[in-house]
Amino acid sequence: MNVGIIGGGAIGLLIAAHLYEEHEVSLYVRREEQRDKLVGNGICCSSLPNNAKPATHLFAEQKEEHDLVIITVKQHHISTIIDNLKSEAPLLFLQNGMNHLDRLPCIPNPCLVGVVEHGAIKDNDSTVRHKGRGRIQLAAHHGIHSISNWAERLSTDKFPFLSKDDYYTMLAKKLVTNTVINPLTALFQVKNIMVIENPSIQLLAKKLCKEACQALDLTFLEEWEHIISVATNTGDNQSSMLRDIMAGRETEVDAICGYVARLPHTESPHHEFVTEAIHALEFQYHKGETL
Ligand SMILES: NC(=O)C1=CN([C@@H]2O[C@H](COP(=O)(O)OP(=O)(O)OC[C@H]3O[C@@H](n4cnc5c(N)ncnc54)[C@H](OP(=O)(O)O)[C@@H]3O)[C@@H](O)[C@H]2O)C=CC1
Ligand SMILES: CC(C)(CO)C(=O)C(=O)O
Repeated sequence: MNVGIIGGGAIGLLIAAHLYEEHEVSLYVRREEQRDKLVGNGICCSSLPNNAKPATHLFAEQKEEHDLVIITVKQHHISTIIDNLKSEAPLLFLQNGMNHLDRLPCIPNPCLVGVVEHGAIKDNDSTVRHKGRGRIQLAAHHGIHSISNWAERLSTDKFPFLSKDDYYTMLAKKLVTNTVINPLTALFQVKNIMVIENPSIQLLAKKLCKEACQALDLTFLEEWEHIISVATNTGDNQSSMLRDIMAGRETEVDAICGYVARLPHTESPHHEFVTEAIHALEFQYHKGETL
């Protein structure tokens, strides 16, 4: 397949390197400096023996002929991508959070959404550390006839894709985990395991989990058990929200806890609180004004 990948961050580099093993891959980045580095070095991915050398271009110079375009930018950059997209190919969105769902119905291209179970950290513009292996779950949003066929075409033994029937439940289940672990680890500046090991953080975690399950129509006990297993398996890691705060970057909190807080027919005061609390930290760290 001919696959376009937009965004040369942790997930974009990881997927570009793995798909390059079996497909023709074009990677689109936004900075000339990163483009030049990737054209020179290729992608060094810790889970692959050799550097991958996909064609790399600026997003502003995108080509139109792809069988699939995978969008790996963060939630707050989705609108720029959608507004400037040239390709008519099917699009696969791989964001955490659910704000992007509001934009998808207006897109004429067939659309898929996905959940990334891998963990990845970008060490520099051409190097990605593959921290936790998993799968990429895929589901059809609109205009897609056979989701299992897409999963089959993209899968390799080392890098599997899994098809799901119901995109909303797939994204909602991932959202609950992120609405609990991400803001609490960022607010208290602790590793993931503390969400269950620190009794007071655990109490807050259960409150966030209950509210999110009510708002998203999921079962509390099932999701809480899942959160315990994710916090245990990724215990020594810093969540992406904690890493964004420490680096003075904008977080995806509006698409995660903010999404839950905005859902109609239910009150989510704890999600409202953590959304604003994370914005307060973004403000302080962005200005470098911490104690
Ligand atoms: N990392 C992980 O382990 C996981 C991440 N996810 C989700 O995947 C998504 C991506 O995350 P991640 O890769 O970590 O994020 P990163 O911040 O590492 O990467 C995002 C990339 O998008 C690029 N970008 C932004 N705007 C544009 C544009 N207009 N044109 C081209 N490129 C652009 C950024 O470029 P620049 O460098 O120039 O800013 C950056 O390289 C997020 O929604 C995240 O929640 C999900 C599961 C795991
Ligand atoms: C599951 C979790 C919390 C793992 O760190 C994650 O997805 C993130 O950090 O964004």
